[in-house]
Amino acid sequence: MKIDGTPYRSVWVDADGWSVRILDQTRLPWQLDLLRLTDEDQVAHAIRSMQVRGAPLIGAVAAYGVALALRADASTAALDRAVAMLGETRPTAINLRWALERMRARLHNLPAAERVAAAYAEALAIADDDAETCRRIGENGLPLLREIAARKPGEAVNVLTHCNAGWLATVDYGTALSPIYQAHDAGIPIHVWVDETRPRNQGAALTAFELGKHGVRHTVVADNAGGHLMQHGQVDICIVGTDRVTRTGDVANKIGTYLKALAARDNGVPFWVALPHSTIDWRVADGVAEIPIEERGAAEVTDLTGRTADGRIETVRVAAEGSPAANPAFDVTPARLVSGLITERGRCAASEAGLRGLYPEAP
Ligand SMILES: CSC[C@H]1O[C@H](OP(=O)(O)O)[C@H](O)[C@@H]1O
Repeated sequence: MKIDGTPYRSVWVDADGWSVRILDQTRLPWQLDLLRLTDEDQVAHAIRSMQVRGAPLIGAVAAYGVALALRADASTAALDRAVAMLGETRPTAINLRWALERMRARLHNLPAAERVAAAYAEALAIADDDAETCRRIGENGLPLLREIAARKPGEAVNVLTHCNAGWLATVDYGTALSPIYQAHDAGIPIHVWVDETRPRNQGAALTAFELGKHGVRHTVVADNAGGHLMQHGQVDICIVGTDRVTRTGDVANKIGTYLKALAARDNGVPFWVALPHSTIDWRVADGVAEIPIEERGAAEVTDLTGRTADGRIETVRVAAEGSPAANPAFDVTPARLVSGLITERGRCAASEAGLRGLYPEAP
């Protein structure tokens, strides 16, 4: 997508032909820092520290991390080490495992001399697949917004979203935001309620940044405002992204998503989840029982990073000194609270039958 007229993806190979470029998302929206990653350890740090984040994006960046590792050592042991190390950076998003398993399958049986070129080609294929997949998610979600617009001519369609599931969470276009961009570009009046998304504020910092750069009307709200907005008829539809969907349609996503789904159900607001094929975990049925929930550091809750009036990026403590904090980074919304899933292959019910109808080849 574009930033001030310049097209970007969220990950790409540098002009030197081998190092990897990312936008440092811990500095957005205040600074546009293009980081250059030169080995797998820097890639691992970028994922752990959330310089890059978002389920599809961390998978794509980890794939390039394997390519960087093989540049230094193309042995099978080095390949296995890189896959294992990168796979441990974050536990919830299944796209990380999907991408690394795809890289291992492509490279393991190749002669070492062929592995580096093949690794870069496969990482690019993963990135290109994600971009095209996300574009199609937009096409398949667009009718939902058109239908609402047709019921309220001349008024904006009010969409509530949680966290950042835009192009900054993917290689390009986004998942939950992809239908919103396509609706906006088609001239459908759109307004987005942007959950700030504590504690890392991906909504206030990243979703608001993206929507603003694309000219989409939006309002940042406290996470706890969503239920009130729904009670007062100010939300026509919720669309969120996800880090892992089970084969039965349970949805792991940023902490707070489950509460939004409960409020949506209580107020008769459709609650849709947008996802690419790489986010489906066919091996898991019960999301609440089986999806590992990342526990991140307490400082993300007790401290807050922002820009001072004179332009400095600072971190301050907002919690009482000495108070401990817990920081589960995701929760699981049971399929029964999900109106439907928007994928690159179409829309379906949040159920095993729905998913297998779109992915009949699934294991
Ligand atoms: C399109 S996946 C975006 C998904 O990833 C985010 O988590 P994080 O920012 O911690 O990587 C969040 O759950 C988004 O919905």
